[in-house]
Amino acid sequence: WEARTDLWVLPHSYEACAEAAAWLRARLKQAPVVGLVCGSGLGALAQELQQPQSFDYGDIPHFPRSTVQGHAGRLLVGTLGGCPCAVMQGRFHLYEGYSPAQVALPVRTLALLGAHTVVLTNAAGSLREGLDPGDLLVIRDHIDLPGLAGRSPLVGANDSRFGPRFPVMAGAYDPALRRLALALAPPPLRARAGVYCGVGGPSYETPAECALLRMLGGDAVGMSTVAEAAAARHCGLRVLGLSLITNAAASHEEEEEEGPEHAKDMEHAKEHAKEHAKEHAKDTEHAKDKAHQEVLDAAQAGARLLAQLLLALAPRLQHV
Ligand SMILES: O=P(O)(O)O[C@@H]1C[C@H](O)[C@@H](CO)O1
Ligand code: HPA
Repeated sequence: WEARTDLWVLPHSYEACAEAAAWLRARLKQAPVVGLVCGSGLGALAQELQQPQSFDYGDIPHFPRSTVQGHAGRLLVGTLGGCPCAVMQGRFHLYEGYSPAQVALPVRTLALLGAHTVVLTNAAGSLREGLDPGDLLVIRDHIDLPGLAGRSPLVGANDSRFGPRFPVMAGAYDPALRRLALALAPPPLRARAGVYCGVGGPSYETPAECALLRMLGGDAVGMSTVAEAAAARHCGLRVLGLSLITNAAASHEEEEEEGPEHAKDMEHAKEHAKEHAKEHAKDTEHAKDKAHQEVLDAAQAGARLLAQLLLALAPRLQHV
């Protein structure tokens, strides 16, 4: 075995984050103190940013590329309500094939740039009756399913320049920031606190999986945020997590009960299968990303209210 000198700056290393931070620092008029990560379809949260400087992820050393629709792949740095802020229009997900440490690289880079707070937003499915599309879940705690199974950005040799080997995750979502967000949220967002379950994706959950997540105490489910939150806490950042509910996660009630009626329906379906084959093929094609498109549409519909909340919050986030 020989050391590969060309790989010494691994995409997840402290050196990689430091190079990305140095590249940005050399170009920025003002260093951000707050980082905001936009969830799926929530890129418009950047619209209130004053005098933004814009950087494509492709130009920033070691930054991965956004591959998901609804994630522009751009870092904007400016001021929000007078607070120096960096807005990530697009994040990275495990299901894109990125490692947990690559997913966490931007958050660590923002920390090295001098940010003390990150606001992690996401689009999420509701696991609870009464938590409806358009509602806001202010994250009180999370269940990091990939992390619990060893897919955490903190796995591997610990670099103590980021933080300790065993960071504490109790109180990871800052209680004072949560209270502030709940108090400032525009009433139509029907903001309340709850537990976000992070899953690997990209398939949406089955009804049985949703039942499991409910039993575990989850209020909402999504495919991001938890790795970023773990990395942020590891390097001492304050974290606020905001889930915009875009859909109800799957439930058994929506499904037909299996039984004689179901069997009849199946026969009926088979009879007409050939006849409808062409139509069905078209529908399937269209349905390929229908669920994600619905998530994007719902997120875009709620983004204006969420932007209002962030504008009210930002000046209060500026000083620790
Ligand atoms: O980046 P977020 O968590 O907002 O994106 C959610 C989860 C998946 O990436 C996608 C599913 O539609 O939206
Ligand atoms: N499940 C997982 N991730 C999601 C969902 C969902 O229902 N909605 C938006 N992101």
